[in-house]
Amino acid sequence: MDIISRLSLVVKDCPDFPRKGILFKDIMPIFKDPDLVKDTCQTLVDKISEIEKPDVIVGIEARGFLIGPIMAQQLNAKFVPIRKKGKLPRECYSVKYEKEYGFDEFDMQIDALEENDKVVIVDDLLATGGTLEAAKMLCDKSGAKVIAHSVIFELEFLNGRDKLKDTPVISLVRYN
Ligand SMILES: O=P(O)(O)OC[C@H]1O[C@H](OP(=O)(O)OP(=O)(O)O)[C@H](O)[C@@H]1O
Ligand SMILES: Nc1ncnc2[nH]cnc12
Repeated sequence: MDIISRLSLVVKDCPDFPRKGILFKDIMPIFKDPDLVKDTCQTLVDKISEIEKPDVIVGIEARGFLIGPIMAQQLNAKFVPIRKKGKLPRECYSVKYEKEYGFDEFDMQIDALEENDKVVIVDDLLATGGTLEAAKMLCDKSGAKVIAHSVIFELEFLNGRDKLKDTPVISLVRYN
């Protein structure tokens, strides 16, 4: 079975979570299948490699942390975290943003990236694009170059790509 079908089979739709009117995609069952985790990361890594080899994978809390470090290992790249406000010690760049079901704020340490680092931003899912747009803003503040965004799932009907139009977006399973 191909990777898209294998992923589609395990993801669970959760209506009205975390708020009424949101159809939440629960991706956690992926992580009960080690082969599926490995193959998902390898498929994303292969697509990234077709663009350019990155120096750094920037992973977004929380679910970007589940695949980002694995992908960084597969690419022999560094891993850098973006965390929710107040979780990282030392001086940080910060950005407020809006996502599908609320507002939030991100931090990234100011010495995490170097100028001209080639970066791929990794998360589990693209919805409205507010999260990835904010993550790119933090990378831009460091002078790094974001060469792609990489997600497993994309909710195409929310048009998140419109916010990310200058940067390629890699996604495997698209819902419309
Ligand atoms: O495209 P957007 O509309 O911005 O939404 C996408 C983001 O929403 C979810 O994270 P969430 O903020 O729920 O964080 P969590 O994983 O820490 O719970 C998801 O993991 C993405 O990071
Ligand atoms: N509908 C959704 N399901 C899972 N994660 C999300 N992040 C933003 N929207 C989401």
